[in-house]
Amino acid sequence: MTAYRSLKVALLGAGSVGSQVARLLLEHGDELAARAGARIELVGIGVRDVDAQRDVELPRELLTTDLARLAASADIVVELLGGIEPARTLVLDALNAGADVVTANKALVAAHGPELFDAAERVGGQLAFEAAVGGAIPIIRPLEASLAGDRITRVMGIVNGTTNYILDLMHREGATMEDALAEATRLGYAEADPTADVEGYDAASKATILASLAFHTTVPVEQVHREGILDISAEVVQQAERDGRVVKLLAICERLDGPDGERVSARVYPALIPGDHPLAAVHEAKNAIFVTAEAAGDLMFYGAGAGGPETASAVLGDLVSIARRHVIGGPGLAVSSHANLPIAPIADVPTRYQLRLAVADRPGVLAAIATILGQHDVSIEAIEQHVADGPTASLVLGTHAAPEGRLQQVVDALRTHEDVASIDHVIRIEAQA
Ligand SMILES: NC(=O)c1ccc[n+]([C@@H]2O[C@H](COP(=O)([O-])OP(=O)(O)OC[C@H]3O[C@@H](n4cnc5c(N)ncnc54)[C@H](O)[C@@H]3O)[C@@H](O)[C@H]2O)c1
Ligand SMILES: N[C@@H](CCO)C(=O)O
Ligand code: NA
Repeated sequence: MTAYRSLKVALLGAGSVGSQVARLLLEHGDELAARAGARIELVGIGVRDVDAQRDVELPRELLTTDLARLAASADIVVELLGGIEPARTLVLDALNAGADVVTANKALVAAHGPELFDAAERVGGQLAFEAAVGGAIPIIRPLEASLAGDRITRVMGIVNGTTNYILDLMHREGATMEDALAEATRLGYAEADPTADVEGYDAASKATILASLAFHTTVPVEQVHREGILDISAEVVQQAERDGRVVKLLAICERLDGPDGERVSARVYPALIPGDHPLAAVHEAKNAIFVTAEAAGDLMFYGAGAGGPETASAVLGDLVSIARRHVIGGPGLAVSSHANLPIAPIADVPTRYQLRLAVADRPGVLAAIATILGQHDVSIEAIEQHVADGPTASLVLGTHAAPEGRLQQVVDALRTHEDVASIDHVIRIEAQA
């Protein structure tokens, strides 16, 4: 048997992902050692309560509640606690003490990435976070390494499994938002408090990370425009189906060229996409990230964006790659933010809207509404009228692309127009020429 050098790994957190990382490290230790050229030795698991019931049985002698002490003894710290504190302090202390760190914590990387990357760079350590976006799907490493020689122009992803499950169920079964959310909770996709998922915070953290890596710049999470899915009604979904489209919660990161040079935009919102777009085929709680690069063209990364064993796969990949670096030496991958691009405000971002209005059903109304769009230099792409029994007709308008600010002005003007009884929905249309 080959005698490998040993790298001490401290695992912080033994929840859904942490317990699976522990299981895989213990079950596949020999094979991982052969692959990495070093034994990835689990020296301890930091938990809240050593006596807690767990789905995966973990060796009791490895459990400890002293996370700081455990982390201080390790070559590699794996942070799977979630949340900002104590995760941030533990990760920073570990990096400053010369350990490498693996984390799945998108909230931490999104909120404190620059601070953490600086700490890693200062000591020549490594911070790996493949599991933080798209779970098992390799997306961080492709952006950091495989595509490092190309120029990425756009990243558009379905990066939240819970909301994709909900919207998919509304399409497949005609479920209401309320019923779909209840089902997602029953199946364990949505947390007891699903705010981070349904209000788009989780996707916004991932958009920050994707935009920063793709464009070699820093995109603060506060500057990601964020809208959740709670306003998506069954009626929006039905209209989408009539139009051959689907509603998806998208994280969109793109470079925008303008008279003042290049800027970037990162945003999260539900939008309509064509039914034949590759992202439309992403069902249930799956994730996918569609990347467009100048030389590579379109690429799509698809798979399980969540789940204990699935996410543990990405953590193990990071561990093996860090272990390899310990064996063969040399610097690890560094996150570059040299481009230092300004962030475009959402009002400047070109997009397309679909509006559904209840309007007075009498002569001249259509012309009056078209005039309002014309006055704001917004061009109508499609118009559909449904005549009801009562005094109002339902009008569905699709626009050509225009800056978001102008589209909002149109909505504001329509809202106060005497012929408009109500604006029943406003949703963006993406991924179409
Ligand atoms: N579950 C997934 O599918 C998934 C996917 C991608 C990324 N992630 C990320 O992975 C991380 C872990 O997620 P999870 O689903 O395993 O969460 P979890 O809630 O199942 O596990 C977290 C564990 O950490 C423990 N913990 C928290 N604070 C602690 C402390 N101060 N001391 C000791 N123990 C503490 C909790 O008791 C819990 O057992 C999070 O950052 C999450 O965003 C999870
Ligand atoms: N809550 C997240 C977990 C994975 O990051 C989701 O639904 O996708
Ligand atoms: Na990933």
